[in-house]
Amino acid sequence: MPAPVLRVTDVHKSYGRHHVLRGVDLALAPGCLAGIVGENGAGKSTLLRILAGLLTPDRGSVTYPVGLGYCPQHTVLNPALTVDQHLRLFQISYDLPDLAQAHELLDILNFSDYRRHRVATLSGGTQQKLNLTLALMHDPPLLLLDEPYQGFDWETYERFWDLAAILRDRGRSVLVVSHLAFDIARFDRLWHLEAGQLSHRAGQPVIAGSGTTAAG
Ligand SMILES: Nc1ncnc2c1ncn2[C@@H]1O[C@H](COP(=O)(O)OP(=O)(O)OP(=O)(O)O)[C@@H](O)[C@H]1O
Repeated sequence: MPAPVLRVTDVHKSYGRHHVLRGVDLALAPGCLAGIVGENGAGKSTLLRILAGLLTPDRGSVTYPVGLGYCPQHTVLNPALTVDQHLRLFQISYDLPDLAQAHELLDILNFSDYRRHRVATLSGGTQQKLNLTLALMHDPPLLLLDEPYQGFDWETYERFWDLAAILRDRGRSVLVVSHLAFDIARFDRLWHLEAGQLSHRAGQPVIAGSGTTAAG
């Protein structure tokens, strides 16, 4: 069995007296498409922010190799800049020789036509496509995606899953966090975050929280 690309051991996190994470353990193999589901407020974003290094746990450890991509739940984009300008900025910060991977993502997610559009003029779903592209364009070995298909129409939602499978088949590890998971068959591993801990789910539908479909 290959060494895990991500290992989480006994992670705890409180906000004041609110003990949100109560001993989270997780090991993610390379080339694995994994999901964490849990109800609103269960602590999914808190966990992902800890995994991405944006939040310090009160206790426990997180280890992963160099390079990860993190797609936050809420887009972090500059409304005054175009799609192309975002790509250029991130190309510089990731130190990429070219934008081949980014342009492939634009094609897969079907928003190449918006390259010269300013973010302020894009729909919420298209902004989310850009958010996702910025997290993936440097082709990291580990991807942490927080509700990545929020606001996607059905076709884009399907394209997202195609993309996730392509990345997994290329050996990337993809961890998707969601308050619902209809397509559990698409995950290699699925965990449920409840009462501050993860439990393994296998072979059964999990629909946590309310809502209709992931595509809205
Ligand atoms: N900065 C903060 N300060 C205080 N409480 C917080 C903070 N961030 C999150 N919380 C609380 O911690 C709990 C977990 O929040 P979190 O956003 O991690 O949940 P979630 O599972 O991602 O929820 P959702 O599905 O609604 O996005 C919630 O009760 C939330 O109100």
